Amino acid sequence: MESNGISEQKIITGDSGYILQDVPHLTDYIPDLPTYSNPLQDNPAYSVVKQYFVHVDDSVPQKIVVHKDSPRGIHFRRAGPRQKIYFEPDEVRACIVTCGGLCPGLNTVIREIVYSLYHMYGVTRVLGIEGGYKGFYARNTIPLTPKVVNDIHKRGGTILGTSRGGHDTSKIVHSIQDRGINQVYIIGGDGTQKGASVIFEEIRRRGLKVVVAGIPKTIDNDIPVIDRSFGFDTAVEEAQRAINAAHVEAESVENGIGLVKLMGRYSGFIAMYATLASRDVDCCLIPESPFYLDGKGGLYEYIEKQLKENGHMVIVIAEGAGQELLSESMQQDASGNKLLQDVGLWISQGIKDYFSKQKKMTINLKYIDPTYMIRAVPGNAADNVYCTLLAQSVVHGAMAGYTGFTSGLVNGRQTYIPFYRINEKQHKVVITDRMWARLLSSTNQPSFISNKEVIEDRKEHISGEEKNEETQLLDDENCADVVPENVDDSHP
Ligand SMILES: Nc1ncnc2c1ncn2[C@@H]1O[C@H](COP(=O)(O)OP(=O)(O)OP(=O)(O)O)[C@@H](O)[C@H]1O
Ligand SMILES: O=P(O)(O)OC[C@H]1O[C@](O)(CO)[C@@H](O)[C@@H]1O
Ligand SMILES: [Mg+2]
Repeated sequence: MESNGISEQKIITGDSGYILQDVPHLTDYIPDLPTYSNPLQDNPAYSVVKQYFVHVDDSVPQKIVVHKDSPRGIHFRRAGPRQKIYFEPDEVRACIVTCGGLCPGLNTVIREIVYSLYHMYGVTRVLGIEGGYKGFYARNTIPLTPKVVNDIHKRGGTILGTSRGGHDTSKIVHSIQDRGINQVYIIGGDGTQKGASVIFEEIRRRGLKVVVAGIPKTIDNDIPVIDRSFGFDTAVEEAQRAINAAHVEAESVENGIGLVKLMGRYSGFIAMYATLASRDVDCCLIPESPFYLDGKGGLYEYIEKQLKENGHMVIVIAEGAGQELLSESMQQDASGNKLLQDVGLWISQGIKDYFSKQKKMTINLKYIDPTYMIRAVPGNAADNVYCTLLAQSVVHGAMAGYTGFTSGLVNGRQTYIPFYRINEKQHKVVITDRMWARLLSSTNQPSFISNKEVIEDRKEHISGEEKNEETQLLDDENCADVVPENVDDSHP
């Protein structure tokens, strides 16, 4: 399973076009590893559960809406406890690290990994790596016990700290070896999962019995394949408070405009879902949907119309929207992510100038930037449940000897996804999908795109679908839908 030092993809095929994109296993490069029976078999809480253990052949389809002749398509290995495990509890030395930006639910995932290891498998040696990847080689570790993590899910942030940059593969793997760590749990976004994949490759190259398992964390929801990331639900809910405030401010004055900036560097999911949830938003601007300001069909014309008809309006803008209209910034953060300019401030000024200078009209604009407030809260109830399932799933996978995988929710089921699927592209809103059309019909805003662009975009999207790439979160996205050749002129 090696070619040019990179593991080959493990693909298992079956009848009627069945494809399993499997995850690596320790036995792929360390043959004859001993196995042990899963201690959950003797645990009264679990042994009474019928079919508690996952069948070795269980898999979850990536697309659930099919036609009668559709091939069965791509599947992922179902997550959950296995009857055979590849670690004796006494032998396990686990570590947990959190990298990238904050996200609601991080502490819940840390807590539940520790609890799962201790209470399900009897593992008592769990270390916290402080300050992200660089903590492996530049900081001390902290022992994590159920007592230490007992209350942390009620707090925002991560008790381990986090960072961007500082991924030195060789130093990290040396540190893992030196400390005798054999299970590495890595919680982070798209950059972090790429880093985890490189660590896995190096560990496999050195032939170490060390599992590398990822837990996807991204408030922007920009990780592909999975239904959604933990923390996303909380972010959408928390954004409502800012949108409500913007609405109250806007409708209380003459020609009031409430402008809310939300996170979303390259993907506008928070803005899209927060807008759909609120129903007070008249215009939602996201990075995936270019817009223009002046002239017919432009943003200023729409604002003027709204103010004339309703006396006020609310705009939600994702931080990555319209960056191409601002002056080009070449600055990057420590991880190489482009540093964004403040589109909220820029557009506020643009709107004010347009109405005062060109229209000689008095407007009252209130700009609200709740971005870090939204990111720093603890996970809500739904996210906390999700974090628990993710943590338990990742621990079951590691104990079963799977490695080089990210644990993720696919069509409502916990799965193990190979790193290459998580890392191959960024998940974005597809503006020719039904979900964006639903938003447009909810806000009634202009689409800012011509029909020609729609057709081009759909063509691109269809070729993406052929590669099994799709928008997640809702029904239409996980189906093998056929897009008609004749695009309706009125859509979107
Ligand atoms: N291609 C890569 N290879 C190895 N390591 C990487 C790569 N990209 C990013 N990393 C490392 O992953 C860590 C986190 O990356 P980044 O700052 O991009 O955040 P992220 O995981 O994408 O989270 P988010 O963007 O949601 O805040 C950093 O320590 C960075 O050095
Ligand atoms: O944490 P930093 O470095 O300020 O970066 C903020 C970025 O992190 C994210 O929250 C997650 O990538 C983005 O939405 C945002 O652009
Ligand atoms: Mg990222």
